[in-house]
Amino acid sequence: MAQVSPARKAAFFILLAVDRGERHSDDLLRAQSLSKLSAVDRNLATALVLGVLRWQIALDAAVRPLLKKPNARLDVEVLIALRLGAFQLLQMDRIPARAAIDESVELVKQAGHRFASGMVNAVLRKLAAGGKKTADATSAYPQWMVERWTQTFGEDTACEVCRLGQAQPVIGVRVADAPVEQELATAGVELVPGSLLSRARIVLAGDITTTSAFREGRTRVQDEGSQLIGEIAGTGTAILDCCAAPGGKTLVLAERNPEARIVACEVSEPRLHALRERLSPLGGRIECRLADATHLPFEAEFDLVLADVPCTGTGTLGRNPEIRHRLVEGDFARQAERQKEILASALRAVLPAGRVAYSTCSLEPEENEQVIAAVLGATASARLTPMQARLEEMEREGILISGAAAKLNQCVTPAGYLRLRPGQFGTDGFFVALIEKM
Ligand SMILES: C[S@@+](CC[C@H](N)C(=O)[O-])C[C@H]1O[C@@H](n2cnc3c(N)ncnc32)[C@H](O)[C@@H]1O
Repeated sequence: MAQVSPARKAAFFILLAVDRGERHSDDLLRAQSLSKLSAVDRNLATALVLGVLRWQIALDAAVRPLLKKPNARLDVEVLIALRLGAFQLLQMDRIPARAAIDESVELVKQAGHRFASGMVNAVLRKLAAGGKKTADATSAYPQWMVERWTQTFGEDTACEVCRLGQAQPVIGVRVADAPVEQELATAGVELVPGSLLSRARIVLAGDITTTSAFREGRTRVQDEGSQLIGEIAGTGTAILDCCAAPGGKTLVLAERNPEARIVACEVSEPRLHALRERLSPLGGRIECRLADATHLPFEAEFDLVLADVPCTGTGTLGRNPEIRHRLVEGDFARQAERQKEILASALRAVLPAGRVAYSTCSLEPEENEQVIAAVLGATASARLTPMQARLEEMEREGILISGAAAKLNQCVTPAGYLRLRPGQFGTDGFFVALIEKM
């Protein structure tokens, strides 16, 4: 039996699991099974999985016309082997065509579809003969998604959002202090400053996850935009993080509020368990509770509530490429209903003169400004607070690097929300609003 390289085999099985909706690619790429591969194989498997998921729609459009029956229903294993081969042939530079084709053929045989192997071989050979063509990034997204972004943001921004979603995002890191940076440098991790925050860095080279600073929680991988939301939320004496797992923003709140009482709620038991584990180095300082944020068991108890609500995640497509394949247009309204309930419940949990920071990693108005408008429209006791003032305060306090408040102020909408487009400052796409309870 011909060999399939460990990287292609791992990528094939991960893509199958993602296609079946069993797990997210992100979880699978971090799973134990992949850690058994060599670094080179792990990198290739990761590039294949993310690349196929990013380009899936364009790959299918290139492959289908080469089938005898372009609309034929294909077994999922056959389809994924074709996508894997097509991705290597059309989008990767240093993969010999022969390896890409032969290993896809072999994957199909090993998956029990021997009868389809001739077809896979013929289709991929035809594709290889056509040579590489530069694909337009918009061809890698559902058409309705591109149309909705064009309508909301205009054509140039929609194209930019699509283009950025096709690239591997930078790895953002949070560093507590200079000694940690020195420690990471000694361990071979090369960092450069982030674009906005004094504690954010970007990894240029090296693997931070293998360092003792990472294992012992003195540094962590966290997108700079995610850190920024935690920083914007700010300070309080009694703080509720009502949708807390996996805890990235809870950790920022804990760093900035060493004396505060902090409660972190999460509705999913497994995610709560993982959150508890992650926060355990803080020695029980943060109370973790299983709670549904749409019906929080608190009444006017906190002076700061962070509602980093569940959302469609359309600001994170570079990191989570499969979102585009799962979303349907009705999802925005469904998410918005839950988001409105969470925001209303967060406002009940906050004390008069306290504030709620509402945030998403979605680009969609239904999940962002329309949620705020609906909830504030239904309550007389809350109002938006100016984002510019908070950003300037953060720069004065040294949380933002010099000049960052002015850059971010360009992203504050006339209504006073901060919206970061993905990649604008090397971050994921985020939306955040500050609301004061009167
Ligand atoms: C966007 S994530 C939060 C990310 C987190 N703040 C961080 O920075 O790491 C949203 C979280 O809310 C949780 N969630 C979803 N519905 C919820 C609800 N009704 N009540 C509480 N948590 C909920 C999800 O399980 C998920 O862990």
